[in-house]
Amino acid sequence: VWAAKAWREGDPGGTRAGRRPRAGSVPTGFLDVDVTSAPLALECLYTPWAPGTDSDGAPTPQDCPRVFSAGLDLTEMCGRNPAHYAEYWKAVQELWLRTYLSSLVLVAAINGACPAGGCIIALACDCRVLADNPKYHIGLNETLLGITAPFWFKDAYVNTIGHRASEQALQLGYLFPPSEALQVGLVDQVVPEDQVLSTALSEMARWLAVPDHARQLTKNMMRKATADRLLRQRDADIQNFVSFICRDSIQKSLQVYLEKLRQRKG
Ligand SMILES: CCCC/C=C\CC(=O)SCCNC(=O)CCNC(=O)[C@H](O)C(C)(C)COP(=O)(O)OP(=O)(O)OC[C@H]1O[C@@H](n2cnc3c(N)ncnc32)[C@H](O)[C@@H]1OP(=O)(O)O
Repeated sequence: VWAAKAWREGDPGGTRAGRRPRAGSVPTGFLDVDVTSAPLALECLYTPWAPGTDSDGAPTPQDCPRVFSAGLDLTEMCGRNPAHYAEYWKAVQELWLRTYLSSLVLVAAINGACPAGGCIIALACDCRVLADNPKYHIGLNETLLGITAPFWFKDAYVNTIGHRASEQALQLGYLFPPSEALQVGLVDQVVPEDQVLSTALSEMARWLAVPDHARQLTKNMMRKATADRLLRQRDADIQNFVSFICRDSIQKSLQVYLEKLRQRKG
């Protein structure tokens, strides 16, 4: 995801080096944003796991191949205390709100797997370009982890692919392969892997060609109601998350899922 202003100025500001997310960062995968340290402006946000810039200022591929984002960091949701969960969830909300409400043009160049939290960040962008690789699935798979997507994940899904498709995909925890993601409207373009960055840049140019004030006002008009719904009940949403995630049965499900991931590795 590029912040247009950062890209245009060739100086992303807020860049941080390093392959692994730090404690306090939100999703695993490419996007390592410490939203707990204030002030953070998305306008200064850049993605150390996603494209950096080469000497000409052009984007370079991320250094974590095959994964756009593995979603939220499950280790932040397992075996911790309620205060930790509350702080973590507040940071997740903040990241989404800032991304979703950004006045910048955001284009997601999805060159890897994009489940759950990864999908929700991609959905907060204005446009999504997905690499045509059958392993690069995208969607909200929370039910497969034994957890439930919060209402604002669901709202973003419904806004993008409609109610019926969301109802089905959410219940099944379905991860769409590229062709199906395109068909259902979850992504806007599917292109060969080596064309993802160039296509994303072309898209960016198309969006930036529109007078900025008109585009920004229109974006806000389209997104305000969805964002306001979360803004009105942020604290209640945090409390729901904490009480849900603290349940023994939920902790057990997450641990089993994480263990399966670790075992699958070998
Ligand atoms: C009330 C709840 C509200 C909503 C809450 C949560 C929303 C979410 O985002 S939940 C997270 C959903 N994510 C997933 O289900 C993705 C799981 N991961 C994968 O499918 C694969 O790891 C992936 C396809 C992304 C990448 O595959 P590989 O390249 O083959 O890597 P590995 O599978 O070998 O994984 C490497 C390493 O990372 C650990 N891992 C993977 N995903 C996560 C994660 N989301 N959180 C924490 N850790 C994760 C995996 O266990 C491996 O760990 P090590 O063995 O310790 O190296």
